[in-house]
Amino acid sequence: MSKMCQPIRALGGHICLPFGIKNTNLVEDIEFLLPVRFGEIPCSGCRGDVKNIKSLRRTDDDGRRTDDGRRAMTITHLSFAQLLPELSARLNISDADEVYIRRFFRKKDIQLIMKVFCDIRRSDTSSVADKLIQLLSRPHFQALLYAHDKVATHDYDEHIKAANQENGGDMVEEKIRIVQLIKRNEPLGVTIQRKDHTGTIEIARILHGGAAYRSGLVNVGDEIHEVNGIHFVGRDPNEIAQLLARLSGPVTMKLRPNIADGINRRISNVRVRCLFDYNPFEDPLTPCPHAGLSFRKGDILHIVSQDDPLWWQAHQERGVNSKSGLIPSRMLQERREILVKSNKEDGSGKRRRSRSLSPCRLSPRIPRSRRVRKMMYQAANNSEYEHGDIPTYEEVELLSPNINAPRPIVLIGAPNVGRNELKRRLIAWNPRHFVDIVPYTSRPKRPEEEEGREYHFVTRREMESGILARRFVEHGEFKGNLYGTRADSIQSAINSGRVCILTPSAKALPYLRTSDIKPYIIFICAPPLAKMKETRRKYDAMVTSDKGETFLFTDEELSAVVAKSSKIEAQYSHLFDKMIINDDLQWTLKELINITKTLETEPFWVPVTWT
Ligand SMILES: Nc1ncnc2c1ncn2[C@@H]1O[C@H](COP(=O)(O)OP(=O)(O)OP(=O)(O)O)[C@@H](O)[C@H]1O
Repeated sequence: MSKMCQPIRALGGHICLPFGIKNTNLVEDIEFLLPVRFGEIPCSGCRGDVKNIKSLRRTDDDGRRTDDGRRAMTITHLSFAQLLPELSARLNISDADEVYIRRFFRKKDIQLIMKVFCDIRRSDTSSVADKLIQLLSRPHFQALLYAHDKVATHDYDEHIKAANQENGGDMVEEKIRIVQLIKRNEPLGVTIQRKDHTGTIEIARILHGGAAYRSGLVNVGDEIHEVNGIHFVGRDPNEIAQLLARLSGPVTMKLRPNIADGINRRISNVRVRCLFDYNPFEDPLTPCPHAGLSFRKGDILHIVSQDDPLWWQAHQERGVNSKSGLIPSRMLQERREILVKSNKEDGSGKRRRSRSLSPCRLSPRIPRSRRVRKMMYQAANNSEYEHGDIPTYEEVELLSPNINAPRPIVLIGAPNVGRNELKRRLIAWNPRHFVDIVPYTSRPKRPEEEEGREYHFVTRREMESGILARRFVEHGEFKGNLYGTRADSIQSAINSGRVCILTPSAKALPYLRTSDIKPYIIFICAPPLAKMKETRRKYDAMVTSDKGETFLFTDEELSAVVAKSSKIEAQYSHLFDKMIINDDLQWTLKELINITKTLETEPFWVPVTWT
């Protein structure tokens, strides 16, 4: 069927909505009009606008029926104004109704109605569409719509003003709004509070997307006087909350509207990455657990309201129809964490001393972490400091890939979990695309080494001045020599258009997570111990000793990898973009390759300061 026929299609449906409420023949007439199979309507040149429909002609005067037993009609080229009298006659619509229809419907309304019916008609589930149309065609439903439209389009203000003036103009009127909502298997979507000075109950919050919000009739600050005939003034808010929770079906509320800020619903567009897990049912502070939104660390939330400084409203970014709920605001969460920490300190009777940063692993070319004696980190210019020491939420935005400056991949994990093996394999898979970073050292060059291949060899003085000038993202000392990775080495790899692969210690993460480097952080997680044993033994995986000797993993070493992996995950998971469990090596590599491909083609959430 041509696109041009759509208005006619829609018109067939549209007719049933408002017409001929008092007309007893209406249902039959509509039944005649609605089941028209639109593919059967010849449309000779209407141009996609109802105004261009010029004539209406029934082709079934003799009662002819179409193949599926429905009666057919032809509608061609008639303007709505012309069409109406003909339809009125056909449907036996009273003059008054016709006047009403002419006045009530603007072109916009007609188009909207058309669109709705087009959608219904286009629906594949024709039985559902038919049922819906049947319901809409019922006289009592139409009477309801008719009454609603009459009331909705009437301007009562004039009458009220006139009445006021008649009464001397200074009458203080108490405005009460009666609102009816239908409550099904969902909460009303409001929280309430008692006004201290008056004792009245008022709406404290309206949950974005909930039943009250959707109605558009309830506002923050509205006083609730009655619900389903139950008087609310002077009652305990908890009792009222329970009462509201028990209600189902139609809920009629008598509200005293809050004129001041009722209509100012500010919608926030902020997206955040959650840096902690939250379950409202385990939160003793929540005003209403049922109104809360649970989330996991790493989830991206759309914050829809920050009006309340303690309880924000948010919904999950993923999932089209996810419901909004209350979450603790950043301020509330930070305060709570500070309180928890100070309680712990008080409980243990001693204050936690600030510890110096402990050693960590530096590069694949030097021995392992436990042998590195001293490590310092550069604390400048990193996004961790934006949300302080207490991870709550990180504001994020989508960042599109930039092929001229690809994001470095940072592999984080426990020592011996396999990060360097994966890095080697990834670079070997596509050496033109992936690149390793050559670290700096103050150690003298060995005969078999080449400047710029294993290391950049510099003097200790040069290394130290570089560290003081904050040129290193990670640096440490081993056996009297300094080692480190310079930020400009990473930067030049980025500028070369190649993806650099980094395997730093997790402790270096806050210092790598800068807007200059924009790393994509993947946690290489150890599988459960049994799987760890199975896979490492299958490949005869080797571990390197302090003296540089290699030997097969012992059970203790495998357990240590698993334990360390869990520890890193618990401490840093809020900074991870992705997690891969490294059990089968081939599978892990494949997964890694897929992730790098996606990263180069799709936008990803990054801290808002990076964009
Ligand atoms: N999925 C796997 N299955 C079997 N063996 C693996 C797997 N991943 C890594 N290995 C092996 O485990 C050993 C340790 O891996 P690797 O040296 O890459 O660890 P690492 O995480 O880089 O450790 P470090 O950070 O201490 O250098 C290597 O012999 C490697 O081949």
